[in-house]
Amino acid sequence: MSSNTIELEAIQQAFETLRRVKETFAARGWFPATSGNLSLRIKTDHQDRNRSLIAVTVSGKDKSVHTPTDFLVVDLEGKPAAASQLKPSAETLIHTALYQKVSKCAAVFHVHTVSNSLVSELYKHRGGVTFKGHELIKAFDIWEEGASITVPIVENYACIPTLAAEICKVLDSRVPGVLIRNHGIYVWGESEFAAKRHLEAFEFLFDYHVKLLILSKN
Ligand SMILES: CSCCC(=O)C(=O)COP(=O)(O)O
Ligand SMILES: [Zn+2]
Repeated sequence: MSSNTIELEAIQQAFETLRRVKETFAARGWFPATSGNLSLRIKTDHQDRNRSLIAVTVSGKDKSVHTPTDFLVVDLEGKPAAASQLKPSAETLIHTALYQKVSKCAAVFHVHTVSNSLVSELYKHRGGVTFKGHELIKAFDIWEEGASITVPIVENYACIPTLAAEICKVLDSRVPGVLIRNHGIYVWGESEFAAKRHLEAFEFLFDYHVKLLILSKN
């Protein structure tokens, strides 16, 4: 098999994986009003990380609808790998920054939810939100009893290169996610499976926290 065929197959596989993730998250209402974006590192035959290709969602689409043009391939600079009419996510540079900064990063997912936005607004002044003693912290591969994690929160800069740089400044190797104030969360993992598990754990913790705050006011 030629390396072109192998690469094409890897691209098709990445698009199919992203399609499944997109469908799952859309069913949960995690892509309101065309928000959110997803990407996956494409497994190619060359091992040079600097030559990586990334499959990413097309910008501005209704992510609850499937079309033949939902994804495209970009390089690590966020430029389409082949001439295309399709526009990569407006936030592609956040994805590419994470692939370059986070060791073994293979998938990056971004969603806007009411809970992640509320938590980001409530705790931005502290620079992060801390969770302690939750069973689901184990989803981040942290197994100590009574463990705590702090999810960093950055300001929602309109300039995407600035936003990407701010995210990179607050990365914590134990915590695979960063909140953006009144915007959403970026989450990553060494596989699509791990990134999804991380995102589900973060969203569980945010929902729990918001509900606890409401209940304790009554
Ligand atoms: C109405 S969503 C505003 C842009 C955004 O935050 C987002 O996540 C979606 O942008 P994309 O270009 O990836 O569709
Ligand atoms: Zn967004």
